Amino acid sequence: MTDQKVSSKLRVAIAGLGSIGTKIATALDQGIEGLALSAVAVRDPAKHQPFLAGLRQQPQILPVDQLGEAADIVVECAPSSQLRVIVEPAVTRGRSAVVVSVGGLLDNFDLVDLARAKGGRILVPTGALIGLDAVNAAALGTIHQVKMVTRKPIDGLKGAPFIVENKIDIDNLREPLKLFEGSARDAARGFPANVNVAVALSLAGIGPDRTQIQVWADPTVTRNVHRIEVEADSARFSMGIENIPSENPKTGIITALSVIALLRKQRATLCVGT
Ligand SMILES: NC(=O)C1=CN([C@@H]2O[C@H](COP(=O)(O)OP(=O)(O)OC[C@H]3O[C@@H](n4cnc5c(N)ncnc54)[C@H](OP(=O)(O)O)[C@@H]3O)[C@@H](O)[C@H]2O)C=CC1
Ligand SMILES: O=C([O-])CC(=O)C(=O)O
Repeated sequence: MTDQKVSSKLRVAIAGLGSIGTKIATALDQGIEGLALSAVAVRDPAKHQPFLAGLRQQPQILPVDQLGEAADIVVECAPSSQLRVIVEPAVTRGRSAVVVSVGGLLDNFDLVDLARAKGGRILVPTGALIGLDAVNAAALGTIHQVKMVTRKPIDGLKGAPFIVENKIDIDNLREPLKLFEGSARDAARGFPANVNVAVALSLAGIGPDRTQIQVWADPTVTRNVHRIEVEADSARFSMGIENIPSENPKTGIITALSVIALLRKQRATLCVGT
């Protein structure tokens, strides 16, 4: 490879090396056209040393607020509580931030204005969902209604603030239980690690207050199941996805793949889908 090609690569940094971050790091290390893994930020570098040692090229290990110095694209894949400390410094430097903890964006929406002012970008992948291309397109006309129903196995919901605060016992469920029905915004507060998908859907469509979601604890399913109904002046469509959980039961395997697909599009010669 020529020096010119190496130096023209987009540098990608990853904040958080959990179920999503490790897959993205591995994909970048194995090679994505025009991209290179430049840095990572982790809470405890020693814990992640065995994983990092297995990479062919060693990325820098930096504090989260310095990732934007070492990268053109910073990928946030940490808990949503960390979203601001990861994204703010990156977009302040005019970098792109890929946000997977998209639920956390609702309480930090000023970051979008900041990115606009500084020439940065915030990119939300489709993540564990489906069809945001169609929702984006329909939103150019009029969307009348977006409804979503999420069903998750018990392990995928344990510890959600809504369940803890309302003292709901889901451990001994034998039948599906509807835990929540309301807006995507309220769902994101009650289930910050469970309904990022609903927030991504809402931002693609009619916003977090008009997008309606039900959340079910369902001992009869083994996958994270999402069903979506959209009624628009251009089309009516229904979408469904049944995600196989990753090593983190709250997170579908497809989420990391969606981010990798988004990264590939940054420099791919052939891009398919919007
Ligand atoms: N948009 C979407 O469709 C989806 C979004 N998500 C969201 O993506 C995010 C990541 O999910 P997932 O990878 O499964 O989560 P994991 O819990 O597997 O990984 C999170 C990682 O973040 C690290 N971390 C925690 N605090 C910090 C910090 N202060 N600085 C740097 N790193 C930190 C953790 O470190 P350590 O290893 O030391 O604990 C861990 O490695 C979550 O917010 C999740 O809700 C998930 C699924 C779908
Ligand atoms: O949206 C989320 O946070 C996770 C999710 O539903 C999934 O992985 O299917």
